[in-house]
Amino acid sequence: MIEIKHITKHFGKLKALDNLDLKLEKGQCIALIGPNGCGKTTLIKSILGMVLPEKGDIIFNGQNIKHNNEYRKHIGYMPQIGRYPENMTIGQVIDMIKGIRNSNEVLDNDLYEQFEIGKMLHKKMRTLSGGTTQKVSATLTFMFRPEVLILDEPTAGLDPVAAEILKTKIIAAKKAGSLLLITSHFLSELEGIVSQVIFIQDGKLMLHKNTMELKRDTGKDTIAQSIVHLLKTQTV
Ligand SMILES: Nc1ncnc2c1ncn2[C@@H]1O[C@H](COP(=O)(O)OP(=O)(O)OP(=O)(O)O)[C@@H](O)[C@H]1O
Repeated sequence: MIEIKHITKHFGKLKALDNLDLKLEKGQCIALIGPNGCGKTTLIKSILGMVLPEKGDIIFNGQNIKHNNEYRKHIGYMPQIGRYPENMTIGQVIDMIKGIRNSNEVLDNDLYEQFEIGKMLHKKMRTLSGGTTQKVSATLTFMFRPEVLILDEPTAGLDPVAAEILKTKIIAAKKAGSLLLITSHFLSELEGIVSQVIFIQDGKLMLHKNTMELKRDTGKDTIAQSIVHLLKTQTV
């Protein structure tokens, strides 16, 4: 579904992505992990077309994304910190994005209902807590039933009930055949959700494995234990 072919991206002298090669298949929920500054956001932004790698290609459903914006309508992106026009209300933001998307699909209002967004439509974006802004972002990300969902630290800032609602939604989207790419520094949060793990270090791909395989190969019970084991034994 998404093929990343040998992409390299520099910021000045710094190599943020180093000849990265990846295949991301539909129906998979993939954890994108690695230390701070390893290149996760740069990779996500490259897929979204917000960062242009100087070498390599990204192929989305068989089409090179270079000089092509159309593919983006198939992606839902939940940023780490959602930025919205501060004087608009939640209701106005949702209506604006519905207008821009202009989708004929029946909207997915699951999160809208479960997060009780309808009760907060009059609230201005600038007055919202971090967690409520995350709820609005998550609602908008899933609303248009995208084939690909890219979620950057999706549960950060959410209360435990909201985090569980979102996790259940992520699992349902994967079962329905979407491709999900999730970054998180809280590996325990990914347990039971993700089917594959990608580990990046210094812009290089160190590991891309099925979760079951990863646990079997390391002899560990959890993703977190497996990654720590690999780092300690320097096999990553
Ligand atoms: N626009 C930019 N200009 C200059 N350097 C940048 C820019 N964006 C990212 N970088 C650098 O590229 C490297 C990779 O950054 P990136 O944001 O992709 O890391 P990350 O893995 O998402 O980190 P974190 O886990 O802290 O969110 C870092 O060293 C960062 O400082």
